[in-house]
Parts: sequence; structure tokens; C-alpha cells
Amino acid sequence: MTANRLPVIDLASSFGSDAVATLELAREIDAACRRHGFFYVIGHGVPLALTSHLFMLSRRFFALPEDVKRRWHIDRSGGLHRGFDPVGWQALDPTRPPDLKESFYLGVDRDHTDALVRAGTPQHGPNQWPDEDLVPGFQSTCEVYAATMQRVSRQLMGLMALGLRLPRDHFEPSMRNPMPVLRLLHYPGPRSGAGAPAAPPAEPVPPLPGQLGCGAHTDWGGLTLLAQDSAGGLQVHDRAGEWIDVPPMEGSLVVNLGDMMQRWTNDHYRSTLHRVHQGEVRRERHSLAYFFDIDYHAQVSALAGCWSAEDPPHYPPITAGEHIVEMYRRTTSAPADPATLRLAA
Ligand SMILES: O=C(O)CCC(=O)C(=O)O
Ligand SMILES: [Fe+2]
Repeated sequence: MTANRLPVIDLASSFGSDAVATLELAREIDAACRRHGFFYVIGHGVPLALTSHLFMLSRRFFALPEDVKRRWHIDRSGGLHRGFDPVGWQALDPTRPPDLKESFYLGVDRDHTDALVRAGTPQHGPNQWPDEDLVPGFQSTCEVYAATMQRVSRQLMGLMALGLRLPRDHFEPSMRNPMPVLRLLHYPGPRSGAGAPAAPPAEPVPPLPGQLGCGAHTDWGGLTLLAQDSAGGLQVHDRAGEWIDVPPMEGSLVVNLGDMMQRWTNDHYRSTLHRVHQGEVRRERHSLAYFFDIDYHAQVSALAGCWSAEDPPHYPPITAGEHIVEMYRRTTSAPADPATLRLAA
């Protein structure tokens, strides 16, 4: 394990009208995408107060008793993957025991009048929201945060297009109806357990052999923007096959590329393996992950400049949505019996 060696990239110049500075920045991002697939961004314009406020609300939500949180259990979203998933629901590395994390998933809130919902598109539909009086401001803050993250994501997609020597709007046709996901994550510490501590305090929950906060995985969509608290534990697998730490840096966002960028670029850009592993320490940890997943029906195949007769496409074409549905299937257990969920409420 090694200390942080990832680039820190300042996005500020890309919001102005200086074309030369923007192109330089795009080159810097291009180099980071090729080498690491992971980098920090600063100068992204996201108010620190907004991120801190959402962290506070997320802590409040996860401190609710387990049976209250299960009222919005993810298995009640009819396969949409919205709501609360308890510790044990997912094994991002299916060769290890389930991840020692709980989370709350939100997507684009679409009702039955939406054309994609009416067409029965998987993963499209309404969110589940906790009662407003239990966590006041939860829904409105999540919505503002998600909209802010979408602006940063679109900015980065434009810069990546420039870095690939394409027009800045090259990816626009694949992000007309994106399906981004905001996931609030909580890694319980040894004494916090999942849910509100009982009185007397909960007994330490020892991890199972080989159990991590989050098993090694790649992300599945376009790109991910991650805000992490001060606990640490995020690691990436570098080209030398070593796990390197991605230590918290206040005010920054960690950007990593998802499988769609790797496929588009025929492996020139990396959808890098990463995990959450705190070793023996296992401090309680919170993070906010925003997955900028492109349109369900977007066809992803190697971009013209990324393959040749000597280096043909490494992957068959795929739609972004198919890939996501398949990855949920591989990493999560079958939905719980609705009767069990009713009993838990
Ligand atoms: O919590 C983190 O730092 C990383 C979470 C993550 O990689 C994921 O949910 O895909
Ligand atoms: Fe991830």
C-alpha cells in the first residue's frame, strides 16, 4: 500500500472562455484518464456547505433504527434499485463476503407520465424517500446535490471529449436522458453497528474473514464523483498491481471512470479497480458517490480514433443500460420476499 500519487486537477479554467487554458486542462485530464482512471478535482464550483450539509443528513438517516430504515428497503422499489440497502445486500467483489456497508440509492425521480417509464425501461421510475419529519431537508438537499454533480459530470465529459481530440459535445447524444445515481454510503465502525446504537452501546461487529467495506470492483457507467469524509480507506489498484491509498482531501471530489469510458476508448482510458479497505482500524466512514450513468439506450462501442486494424475493438458493442442491469445481477442477492419486508416494517 502506498500513499497518494494521484493527480489533483483544477477545473476552474474550464468554466471561463479561455480556449487555450481549457485545452491544456483537457490534455491534463486525458493523461490522468490513461494513466490512472482516477484523479482528484478542485475548482469544481460545488459549495463546501452543500456537501457538508448532505453528509450531515446522511449521518442522520443512517443513525435511524434499522427497522425504520428498512421501510424504504431497496427490494421495495420493484427492481429499480432505489432506497435503503442494509449491510450484506451487495458483494461488489462476489468472491468475498458481502460488503460491510449500508447505503441509500437515489436516481432520477420519474413518474408514470414519463415516456421511458411508460415504455417499461429498466431502472427508470420513482425514488423512495424517507419521511420528511424523520430527516428534514433530505429530499430537497439530495436533489440539489445531484443537480450540482450532474453539472460537474457534464463538464468533465466535455473535457474528456476534447482530450480525445473530439468535439466538446461529442458525448451529448449519449446523455440526453442519463440515469445518474446518487448513493449515500455508510461504513459502520466496530462499535457503531448498522443503525442507531442500542443502549448499552452495540457490541463490536467483527468482520468476516476477507470482508471489506467495499470489495474490489470497477464502476459501471460513465464517470463517478466521490466526496469522502476524513476516515480514509478508499484504495485504487494501480498499473503496477499495487493498492494505493486515495486519502481524503477536503473540498476535492475524487473522479473515476466507469466501464463505458473504458469501452468507448478501447482500454486507452481506465475503469480502474478500487475498494474500501481500512485494515485493522475500521473507522466509521461516510461517503457520497454520484455515478454519472449515461442513457439507458446509448450504444457504446470503440471510438473511431481508439482502434485500428492492428488493434481492433476489444469489446462487442453494448448498451449502457444492459451493462448496469447485468452488473446489479452479478453483485446483489435476489430480492427479499416482500412478505418478509412487510414484517420488518
Ligand atoms: O465509498 C467509497 O469511497 C467508494 C464507494 C464505491 O466505490 C462505490 O460505491 O462504487
Ligand atoms: Fe466504486
